Amino acid sequence: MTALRLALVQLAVGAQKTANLVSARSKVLAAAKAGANMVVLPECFNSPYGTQYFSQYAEEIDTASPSESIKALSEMARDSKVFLVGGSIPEREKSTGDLFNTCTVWSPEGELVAKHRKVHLFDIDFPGKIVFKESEVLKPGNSLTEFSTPWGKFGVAICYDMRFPEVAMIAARRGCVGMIYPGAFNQTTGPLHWELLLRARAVDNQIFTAACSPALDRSATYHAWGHSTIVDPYARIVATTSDAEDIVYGDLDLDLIGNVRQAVPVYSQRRFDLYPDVSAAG
Ligand SMILES: O=C(O)CCC(=O)C(=O)O
Repeated sequence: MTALRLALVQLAVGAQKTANLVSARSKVLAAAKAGANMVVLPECFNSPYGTQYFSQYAEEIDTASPSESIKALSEMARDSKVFLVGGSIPEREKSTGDLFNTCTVWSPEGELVAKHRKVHLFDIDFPGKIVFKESEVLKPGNSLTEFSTPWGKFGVAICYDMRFPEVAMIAARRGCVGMIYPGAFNQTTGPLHWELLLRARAVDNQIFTAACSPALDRSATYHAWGHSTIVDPYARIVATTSDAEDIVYGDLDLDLIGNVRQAVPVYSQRRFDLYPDVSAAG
């Protein structure tokens, strides 16, 4: 199997849902034309990011009767023939009316292959900087998520989920070759932790990691960090960008995983007699 070309679409997201979907589609098609096999959209790519917006922009995820964003995502994947990690959208659960921050993953045939509801909600309080409480509006998901591709399995999680090492550790020990995170860090925690967390998840687990952010919009209520980034299993940055709209490409050589695990064999040196193997859970 040849290297996987991964593309992260750092989309400029605005207040018009349809315009966001049209713009996302054109970028996904452009990435496919540039040879991408897998394309990632940002967290909350169809709406501005903020608890005040989730209910207004929320959609049910029902492939039998697809709503606007679900139809658009399926068609984007099918028409560009890529695996599409469809960022996230605010999801409304039909039976309960509960809202979730949800990532859908689509096959090159346009079929829904995975759905991840953000499991760790973004509730933080940085005095004088940023207060954000997703849990005022959203419910957390209750499962970890992975999907299969011809290049191997990938774990998927959303933004704040990146801070919880167990998520990537469990995915890696269950055989995933990479973790994909649609995310939208901000101007406070972005410079502090975004790159550090991506490189940490990569070095701990000797896998690829990638996070895809919206572009920075100074007129929006939430100022995204941007800097969509791909990291290799040695924890080196493969590709990154600044905060403007952009597409970040990386060619993932899957052999690097075996190479680094041979050079630094932590996989065979773990001491499960001293601490539990978290990948055995769940
Ligand atoms: O963890 C952070 O600092 C940012 C997280 C975030 O923005 C999110 O979960 O949407």
